[in-house]
Amino acid sequence: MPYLLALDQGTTSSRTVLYDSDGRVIASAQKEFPQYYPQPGWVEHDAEEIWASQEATLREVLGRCGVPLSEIAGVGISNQRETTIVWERDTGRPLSRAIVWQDRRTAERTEAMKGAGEERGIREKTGLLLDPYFSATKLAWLLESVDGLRERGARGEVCFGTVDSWLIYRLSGGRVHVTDVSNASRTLLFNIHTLQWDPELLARFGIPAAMLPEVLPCAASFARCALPGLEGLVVTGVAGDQQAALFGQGCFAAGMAKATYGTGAFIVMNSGKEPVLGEGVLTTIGWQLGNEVCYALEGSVFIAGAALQWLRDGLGILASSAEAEALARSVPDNGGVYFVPALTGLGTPYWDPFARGVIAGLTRGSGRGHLVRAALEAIAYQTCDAIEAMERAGNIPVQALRVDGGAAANDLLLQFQADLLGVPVLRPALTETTSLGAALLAGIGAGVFDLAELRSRSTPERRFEPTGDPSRRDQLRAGWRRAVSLALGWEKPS
Ligand SMILES: Nc1ncnc2c1ncn2[C@@H]1O[C@H](COP(=O)(O)OP(=O)(O)O)[C@@H](O)[C@H]1O
Ligand SMILES: O=P(O)(O)OC[C@H](O)CO
Repeated sequence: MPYLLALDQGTTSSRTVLYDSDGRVIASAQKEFPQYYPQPGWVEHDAEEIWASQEATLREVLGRCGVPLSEIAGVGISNQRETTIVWERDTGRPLSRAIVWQDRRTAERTEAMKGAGEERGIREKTGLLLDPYFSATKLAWLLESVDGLRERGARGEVCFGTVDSWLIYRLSGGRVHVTDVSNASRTLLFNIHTLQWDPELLARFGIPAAMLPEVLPCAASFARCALPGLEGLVVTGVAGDQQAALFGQGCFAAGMAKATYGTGAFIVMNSGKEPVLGEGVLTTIGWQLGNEVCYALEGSVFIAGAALQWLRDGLGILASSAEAEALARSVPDNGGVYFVPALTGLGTPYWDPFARGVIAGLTRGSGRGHLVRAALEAIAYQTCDAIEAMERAGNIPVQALRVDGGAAANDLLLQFQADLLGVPVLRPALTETTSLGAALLAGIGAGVFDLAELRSRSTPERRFEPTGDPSRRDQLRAGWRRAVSLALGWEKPS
């Protein structure tokens, strides 16, 4: 039986998962790597540490599973998106720390561009908004800040890539510099209509074209592995992690949507074969198979499970994220407490890089149970805001929400989400849908199966049906909106 290997490079950890061709997990390994916060609002990774953690998990899985390389039909990659890496083409040496998607250092630059009325034109081409989240201003910042980078970039001596490109470059022994359309569609440099890097955008952001990777569809022959002992593996599938999760959740028809609750929460809806633009939501490429492109609408929530991590590591009021559910259940409701975790600004639908966190509604009776519950509820409120904006944009009501990611283990959160949305929330038995999506794309790329066959597969799931009364829902959402209004623009220079 052919096997498929998935490399899932996330914001806080790297994972490798080996699947059989029916999508069953055979072996997996995971490794965390350091986060760097050199200044308020800055978030960096060391690209070498990303690579080392990914390679370690890859070797661990292969060492443990006993499956010969010859039986692995393809390798899929899913990755944290937008994170920007530059490295020397000849040596593979990173030329700075990677600037992570959460990093806000270019907020004033994007604000100035918005002020100059540049957003509309950029949005029509890329489907995105002017926000520091995306790669272009991060790369522009590096070109201005790293000595000689612009000149070397123009001479073709330096590569730019998102994390998929970086991993492929290293896997191929420095021979291949490519990316896929879904990752390219997160850079603000890629035209989602022509499926090419856009010369006008490159000029606008001052990016030398010679630095950019070649762009391929999501299932293709990306690269052969040249690592010692791993020769023979071929990368045949690549997608940004949120698009991979949409694929892994089987959202193959327009209107199907998923939310991945990890560090952030990413709500993505299949919007069909044509790009649709809408207020406050992103238009992005879900995947491309052959010549067929599936477009998607996306709501991006920057802080979701990370709010629990902050309660754990920053405030020390939680021993582990897993403890959150019991603590939240120790109180009957939020006690009037709302936590807007705008710790790195707010994404959909507010797009305010200057928003900052707010905890509102505290009384003498508020305890850590309320705070933890408010952090969990914030994930659901933010998801609800995003889905509402997507429904308006796509003019398609969401009938059910498929969920996955670390915080999808939390039953209280999922029930609250169903109550708030008024539609069922579905959790698959296997919540590793991101790596599964990468493996499935790799399977298509390797010719193991095709999309038609995947459409006929069904996965067991747990359903959370909406309960509760709509007036309570409206009251809660009104409280949330009031708290959000306090967070907006907090850090804005006057
Ligand atoms: N039981 C839980 N309840 C709520 N949040 C949880 C729970 N378990 C994990 N999390 C949160 O999920 C996140 C990790 O999810 P994961 O999908 O691994 O993230 P990522 O891919 O972004 O690194 C963490 O932010 C953690 O706080
Ligand atoms: O690594 P994750 O799962 O938090 O996903 C990060 C997203 O791709 C950022 O856009």
